Amino acid sequence: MAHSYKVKIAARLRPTIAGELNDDGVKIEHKEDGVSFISVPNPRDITQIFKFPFTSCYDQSASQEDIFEKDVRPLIDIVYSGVVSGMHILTVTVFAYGVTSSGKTHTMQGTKSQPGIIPRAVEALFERQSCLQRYQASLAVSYMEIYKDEVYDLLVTRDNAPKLPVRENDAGQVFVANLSSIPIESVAEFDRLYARAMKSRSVASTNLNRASSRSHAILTVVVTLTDPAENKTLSGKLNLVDLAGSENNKMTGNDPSRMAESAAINKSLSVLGQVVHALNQGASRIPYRNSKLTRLLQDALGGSSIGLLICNLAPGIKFRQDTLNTLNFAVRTKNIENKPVVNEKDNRPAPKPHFAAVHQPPPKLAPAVLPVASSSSSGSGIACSSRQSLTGSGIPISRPSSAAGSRVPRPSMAHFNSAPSASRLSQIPPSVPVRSATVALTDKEIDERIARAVEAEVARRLEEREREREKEEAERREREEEDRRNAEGEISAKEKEQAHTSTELELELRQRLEELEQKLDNSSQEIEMVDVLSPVSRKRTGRAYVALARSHSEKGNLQLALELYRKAETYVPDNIKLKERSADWLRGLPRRAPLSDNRIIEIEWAVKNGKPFQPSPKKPRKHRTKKAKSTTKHSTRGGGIDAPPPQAISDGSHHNEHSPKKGKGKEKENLSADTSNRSPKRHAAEMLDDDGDSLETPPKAKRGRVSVQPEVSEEPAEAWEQWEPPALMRKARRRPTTDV
Ligand SMILES: Nc1ncnc2c1ncn2[C@@H]1O[C@H](COP(=O)(O)OP(=O)(O)OP(=O)(O)O)[C@@H](O)[C@H]1O
Repeated sequence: MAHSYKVKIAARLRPTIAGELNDDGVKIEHKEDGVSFISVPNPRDITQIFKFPFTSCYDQSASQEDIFEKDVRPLIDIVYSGVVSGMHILTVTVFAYGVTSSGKTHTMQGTKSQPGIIPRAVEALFERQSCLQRYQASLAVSYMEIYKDEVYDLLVTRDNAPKLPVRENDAGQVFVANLSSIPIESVAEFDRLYARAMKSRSVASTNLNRASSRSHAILTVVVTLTDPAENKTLSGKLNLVDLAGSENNKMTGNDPSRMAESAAINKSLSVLGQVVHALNQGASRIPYRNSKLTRLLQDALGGSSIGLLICNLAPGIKFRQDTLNTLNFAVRTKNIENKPVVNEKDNRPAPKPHFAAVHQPPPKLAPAVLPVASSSSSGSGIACSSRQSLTGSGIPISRPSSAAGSRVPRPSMAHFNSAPSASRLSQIPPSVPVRSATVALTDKEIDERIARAVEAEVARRLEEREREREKEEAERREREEEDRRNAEGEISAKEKEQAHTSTELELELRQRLEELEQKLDNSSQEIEMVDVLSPVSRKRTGRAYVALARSHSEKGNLQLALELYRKAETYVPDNIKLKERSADWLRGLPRRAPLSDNRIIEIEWAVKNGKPFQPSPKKPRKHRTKKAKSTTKHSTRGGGIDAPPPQAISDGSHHNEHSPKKGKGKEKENLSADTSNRSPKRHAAEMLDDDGDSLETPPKAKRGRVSVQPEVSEEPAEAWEQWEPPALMRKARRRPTTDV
């Protein structure tokens, strides 16, 4: 069955000592319901009071006995009851915490007249021992101090005391190698031993404490019970810790030597705070390894130990902030549950150099082998040896890993029941890997390995990032290439489309030309056809021929163009451009230059004289409504049969060669000559477009009133002498028009 125990907190306010101002700012209050709390004014705002409730609060009047009887003796009972009842309680830890001069040493050690928790606890253990009947009990004591983060044995002569290494066996239990463990058989024996050890502890005078502890002191009493009937040995352990107090060097007036001690003290206490904080946060990594103090107290904080934290408080305004800090630490600590946790040791190599690497399948439980050489030399490995190492009395850690399958010797732990390890193991999440083999490594090697692993990881991540960057770059280039290809494809598609369109137009044009040419071959038939067409159809057909003629003339095919213009004239014989010159010529008017707007004349002249034809530039089109108003009044009415006209192709020219200011008399003359034989309706239809090029439908004009103004040309007269009116034109002119 898994047990979990919260760290119990007790607060103790010491009385004012000589030289201190009486300050009743910090108070202990007890409620009727049994709850008690400490109230502390905020040093920055004394009207603000902070209250800290704890189950055990002791004011200045509380005696050493009060504290021991209420909070410590029950733990002594647990040590024994746990062992006897098989509850597997291995360790009970009591530690005093507080600022320098707050009364920690007084509480733990006390004086001759006011003995503290340590002598009282040992006495209580002996008392309980005497009550045992079935078991043979033995007690052994070890006492060490952590001075500037180094461990020293306080039970050996100070001059000979070397620094002791902190180790961890394969079961994950932390111990101090070569730490002496001295059996005691009576309280008196302990007192002598303890009195001698106290003298070895590092103490110095500061401004705040005449005998200020410069180290953390841990006294451990191992209780071993042997059952002769069952040949079984059980053990329990009591750790009693007197911590050094945090120090403000300004207040303590420390010299450089004291300041170095103070720095070490403050650092280890800071790590202790970090461990408590990490435990409260449920962090996966608890920084136990960051100081020897936390490493050795690992089992008391988050381990399987039952813990009691006594917060020592000093009255007086100058300690106010430290008091608050201590109480805050206590509040955080009381939430810690002592139970197996996964801590940083699970992620780091644990074995030590003096342990041989052994590879063996995990399920097999191996017997203890290869005891630590140094431990052996000091007589460790046997629980009841007269001077055994504290390997066995070191604070066990609730390391789940390979406790059950450990092959690493635990010399001093041989008297411990293996069941607790199995019990703790059962509480470990299955995801926690169980180590099956160990490798001997020094701390330096471990650090190097970690550094190498970190470097490898950093390199791997950098490589990964670089690969991702290259991949993104390649994808970007691919996208750009695809966009470029798409853009080119679009352009090419447009070009193809345009080429296709122009080809289509060309084909269409050629087809139409062929049709027209075919019709041209049948011109004689068309002449008769003219007579049966309506005026509108005639004009449409005429326009189509004009467009075709223009197209050919522009290509230089003048002969064909000429024929087409003549054909056009057949359909629109009254067209000014087509007939004006011939009419002039017929009347014997002054001859004009061939470079006129009459294309038939111009082309005929060019063909006859073998000259190139240069068509006159097109004139800009005038606004139709203006034209209708100012120059021409049309009167038309569509009627008759609309013969399918040849599909004329507009060349875009819109000539209006009539000017209201020019040749008004001539216009009337022409009209009288050209329109005399035609009905007004047909005449209007023919006059819709004066040059026969426009395909637009002309606006309606008033019937019978047509006004056409021929242009006056400034062409030289000589050219006209060579000109002859086209035969077709003459023929068409002689032909009477008929409205259908
Ligand atoms: N409950 C108490 N009753 C009477 N005197 C006390 C009490 N607590 C502490 N004192 C006295 O206060 C002074 C400082 O106490 P102590 O040395 O125990 O403080 P500390 O917290 O251990 O200091 P440091 O951290 O510097 O070792 C001592 O002279 C001690 O006798």
